[in-house]
Amino acid sequence: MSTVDSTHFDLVVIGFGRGGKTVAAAMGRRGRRVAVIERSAQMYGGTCPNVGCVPTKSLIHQAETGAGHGEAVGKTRALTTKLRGINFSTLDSIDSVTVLTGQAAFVDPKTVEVSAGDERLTVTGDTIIINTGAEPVVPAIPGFAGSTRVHTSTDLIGRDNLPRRLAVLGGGHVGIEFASMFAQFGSEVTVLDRAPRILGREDDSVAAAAEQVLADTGVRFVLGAEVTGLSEVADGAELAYRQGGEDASVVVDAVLVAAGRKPATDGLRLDLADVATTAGGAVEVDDRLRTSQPHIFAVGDVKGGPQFTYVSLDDSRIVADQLTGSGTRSTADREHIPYALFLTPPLARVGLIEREAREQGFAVKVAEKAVADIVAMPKAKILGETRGLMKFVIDAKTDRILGAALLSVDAQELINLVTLAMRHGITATDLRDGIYTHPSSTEAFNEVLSATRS
Ligand SMILES: Cc1cc2nc3c(=O)[nH]c(=O)nc-3n(C[C@H](O)[C@H](O)[C@H](O)COP(=O)(O)OP(=O)(O)OC[C@H]3O[C@@H](n4cnc5c(N)ncnc54)[C@H](O)[C@@H]3O)c2cc1C
Ligand SMILES: NC(=O)c1ccc[n+]([C@@H]2O[C@H](COP(=O)([O-])OP(=O)(O)OC[C@H]3O[C@@H](n4cnc5c(N)ncnc54)[C@H](O)[C@@H]3O)[C@@H](O)[C@H]2O)c1
Repeated sequence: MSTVDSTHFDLVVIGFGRGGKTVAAAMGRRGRRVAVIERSAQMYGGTCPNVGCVPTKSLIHQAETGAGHGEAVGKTRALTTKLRGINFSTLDSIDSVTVLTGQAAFVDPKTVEVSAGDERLTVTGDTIIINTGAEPVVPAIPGFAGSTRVHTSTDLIGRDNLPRRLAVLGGGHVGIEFASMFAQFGSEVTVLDRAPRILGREDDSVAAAAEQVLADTGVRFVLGAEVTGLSEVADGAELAYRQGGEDASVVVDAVLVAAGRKPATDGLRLDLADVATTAGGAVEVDDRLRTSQPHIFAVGDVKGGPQFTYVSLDDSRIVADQLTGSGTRSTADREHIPYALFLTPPLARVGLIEREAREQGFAVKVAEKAVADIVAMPKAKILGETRGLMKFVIDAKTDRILGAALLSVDAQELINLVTLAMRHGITATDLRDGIYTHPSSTEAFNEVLSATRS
């Protein structure tokens, strides 16, 4: 860290996440003085390349292609190390950008203290961006605190030993990806969720299909269950739960807590900056991502809402537009955010599910087909992965696509085409009659969209 006591910057970014680093680089390249504060040298680049999207998808790819767990962890570590270096040097190579490694805390609305060990540095900024991300929620369950068997996704990614028996607490995005991955590496996986089914945001039939895919891989589900405690027993740890009024338990070697992620604001002293937060603890922002202090913005997971890397990236476009553009971009013009969940095969989704569309009063048409039954998509058969289904929800009056769920090979790519169609009013008939390459997964649309029901 620099020995300068006090330094003034045009822009101070707190947290090296996707949105903040993008604005930092853009402003730095314009010659503005920028400081990016990151609390850990292991986190240059933020959650996604270090402990989020990239390592999980690397491990999943390794698991799918038959690599052993140890080999997969080694390859993944090499990849994240490389990406961390690229992220650091991308900012560090810009003359007017300074990366400060230390914990940031507001002193007042324009001043931030950076601390690393005994060292303290105070910086001031005309504009400040809060980009501190989110961190796992660990429920206060007896036996969890201090147990070496309880992990979050962050430490389980880097663990060298494959747990023989793994309990996953939470059947959401993190839980399902890890369950799928560890089952493929050979762990006995049990997913527990207090909800009556996994993937609470999805259509019943889609969630059931995803559950079946995982069950076929050996994952066991304990749903509608309240986990009540963890205790050491002779051959592992006993995770106790209550389900349907009955007490039961499962003995495991490790527990992954995947019960949601909350905005990371602890120790940031938002109170000293007079930055308001929501009831859920997120930094409150308007549709231009300004906080209650007009010179302080918040981007990414810390502001609440959907937690995806590409949302943080789009946040950076809104902030950059405020700082150097026309100031017209806002979250209000952000339509249809797709997402993909990387079980095997992946599940990708955009827009409304069938129930939501009907509740909102649309005259709904549904096009749905099991991947195994799609004759026009030999790609799935070539790859030997014919599990899953494709489902489109269509407005019968306008023929516009209201939503889609694709549990299929290549779904993470296909969903971007569907999203583009939705954004630009390309109809279901247009998508059905597209000329697509062969053999590809996209050509499934020729067939799936031909058979609709009301
Ligand atoms: C296991 C897992 C898998 C995921 N997979 C995907 C995926 O496949 N696709 C996808 O789009 N999203 C995925 N996500 C979500 C995605 O990683 C996040 O939405 C995204 O990284 C959020 O970025 P951000 O810009 O909010 O900040 P982050 O990237 O979270 O960066 C915040 C940074 O701020 C630092 N920081 C925090 N507090 C302070 C402080 N006080 N002082 C200094 N520094 C601080 C942190 O160390 C961190 O580096 C996944 C998340 C997890 C956990
Ligand atoms: N592929 C991707 O894009 C990807 C992958 C991983 C994570 N993410 C992001 O990270 C976010 C966080 O993921 P997550 O899986 O931690 O959260 P989540 O909100 O997706 O799922 C949490 C699950 O835990 C359950 N739960 C909560 N408390 C519980 C308790 N005490 N006992 C039993 N079950 C409990 C909930 O019912 C829910 O099903 C996601 O919402 C997503 O935005 C994205």
